[in-house]
Amino acid sequence: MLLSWTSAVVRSAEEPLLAAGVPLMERAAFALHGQVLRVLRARRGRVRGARVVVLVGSGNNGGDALHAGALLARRGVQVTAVTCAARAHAGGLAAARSAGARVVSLVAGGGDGGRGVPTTTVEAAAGAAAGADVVLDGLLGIGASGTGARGPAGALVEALRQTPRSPHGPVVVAVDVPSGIGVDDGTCGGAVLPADLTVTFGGAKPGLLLPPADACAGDVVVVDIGLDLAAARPAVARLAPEDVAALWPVPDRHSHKYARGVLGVVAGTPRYPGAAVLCAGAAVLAGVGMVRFVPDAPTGRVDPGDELPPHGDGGPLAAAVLAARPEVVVGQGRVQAWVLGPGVDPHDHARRRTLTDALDAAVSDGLPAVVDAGALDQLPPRVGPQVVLTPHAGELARLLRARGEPVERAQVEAEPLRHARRAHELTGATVLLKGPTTVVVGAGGAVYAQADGPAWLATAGSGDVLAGILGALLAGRSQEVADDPGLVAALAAAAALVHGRAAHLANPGGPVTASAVAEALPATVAAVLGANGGARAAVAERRGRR
Ligand SMILES: NC(=O)C1=CN([C@@H]2O[C@H](COP(=O)(O)OP(=O)(O)OC[C@H]3O[C@@H](n4cnc5c(N)ncnc54)[C@H](OP(=O)(O)O)[C@@H]3O)[C@@H](O)[C@H]2O)[C@@H](O)CC1
Ligand SMILES: [K+]
Repeated sequence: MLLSWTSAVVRSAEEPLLAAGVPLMERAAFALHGQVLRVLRARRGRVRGARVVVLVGSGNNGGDALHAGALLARRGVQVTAVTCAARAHAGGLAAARSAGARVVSLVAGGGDGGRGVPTTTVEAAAGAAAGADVVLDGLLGIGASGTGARGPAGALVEALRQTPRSPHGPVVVAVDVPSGIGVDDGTCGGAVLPADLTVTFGGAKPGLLLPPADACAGDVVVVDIGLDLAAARPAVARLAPEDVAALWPVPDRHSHKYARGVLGVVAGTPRYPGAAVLCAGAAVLAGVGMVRFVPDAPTGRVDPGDELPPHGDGGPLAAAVLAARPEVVVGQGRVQAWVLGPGVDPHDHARRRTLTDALDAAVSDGLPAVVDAGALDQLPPRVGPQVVLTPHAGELARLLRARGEPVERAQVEAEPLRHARRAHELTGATVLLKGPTTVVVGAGGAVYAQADGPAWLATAGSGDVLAGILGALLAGRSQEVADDPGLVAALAAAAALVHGRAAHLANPGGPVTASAVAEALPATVAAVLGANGGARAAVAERRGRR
């Protein structure tokens, strides 16, 4: 699991160590220079003669970068440090100079208390950076205020962003965070310098995990500099496969289908059965004990004028689901969790009535439920965190507007965490906000940000598959959820991870269909359980033998 802590928490962990004289900056700079050496070796095969441009802001972030630049210069790297403010970290500047780095400034008399650092222009600095092997971004760290770099630093960032990127261009290594991101909230407005690699100190910061800023972080390497964050509350978490293995319901030899969880599904319409097929199918393939697919009552009824005739007991919709997944059971019955709403057209009155009845039953029974798409508009004013809303940005904006908040889709996309959190506060539900990085907000302030799927996963039916996976998980862990509703957010994040990984597995590096993602689920779950050394499955197996 990758955990992150806010700037304030990291600062308060630093304070006692700094007061005791622990050389945190030296530790950070040493690790940073090690990461740059690794990049240079991978890129050029050797270090000596490589060119590194160090961008230096006014604070300690620049100090880290300058000290790392000094260590690199001592290894034979040609280092140019560009200071971008009237002051720069004095110790770092002295170290860089004495190691042979060239220092220039964007600010006349700047960077060195007016001791005559040669000045340069934004264009010249951007040109030098474009020709370097590595750009080390030490402009802004956890001391940044607002989003976007301002002043000369901002001008340089804008110029660098306008330089066309090429495979031969520099590798950008961010010091602690990419400069300009909202360190604590993941916002990304204004001048932000995207990185290929972020080397972050003590623990990750929320903006490295949260969208949209996480897209600017590249690979994230966390360096241990000795901060004690164990007792501090993390702000945002990202699950890894081994965490999901620990959450996944694994049967033992005595498990039977009812004990493993029965999932009720209300999805799709007779005219558009795809969502029902995908959602119910994904739940089956994710390993739920049983899926009950609920048709409209009385069974087999279709709207007048519908050219599709009733088919069997459950009508054409159920027939389509059964044709794809004969394991599904059609009809009402006891369930441990629900998936409600994928592909349900609110203008289909019979389907809408079935949906509302099931939603009322789920809420009054206190059962875990996934409330998706067509069911989001039917949500009662307050529910418990065992109910998971799974909107995309547009649906979340609509849900908030229906509760009196004037919010547009673009605002949700700009600040996903803020709006998901607001929806959780207003409804009481756990909120899984779908996007390139999925954000989950749940009971007790739990926040997860999962970025597991390829961009190809943004395809029709993808959300129906996710709803089925999450439903399977909730049904399998229904009893634990009743005891600990805070578990729901972790399960939602786990479903997002499996969904994303299944898309990678379905067709590595290429387009995927939602059906292919669903078909990849059994192998994905097996691989995820294997990430725990198969330990949980083996324990369940042993338990079963006793
Ligand atoms: N303490 C230690 O030993 C350790 C520290 N560590 C390192 O220190 C970093 C934190 O350092 P920090 O606190 O000095 O803040 P930092 O982010 O470098 O600079 C902030 C300054 O920039 C300015 N500024 C603010 N916003 C701006 C904007 N939008 N656009 C433009 N300018 C802006 C503002 O200055 P002002 O404009 O007010 O003069 C402000 O003072 C941390 O991330 C880590 O890398 C680690 O090595 C561990 C050991
Ligand atoms: K930085």
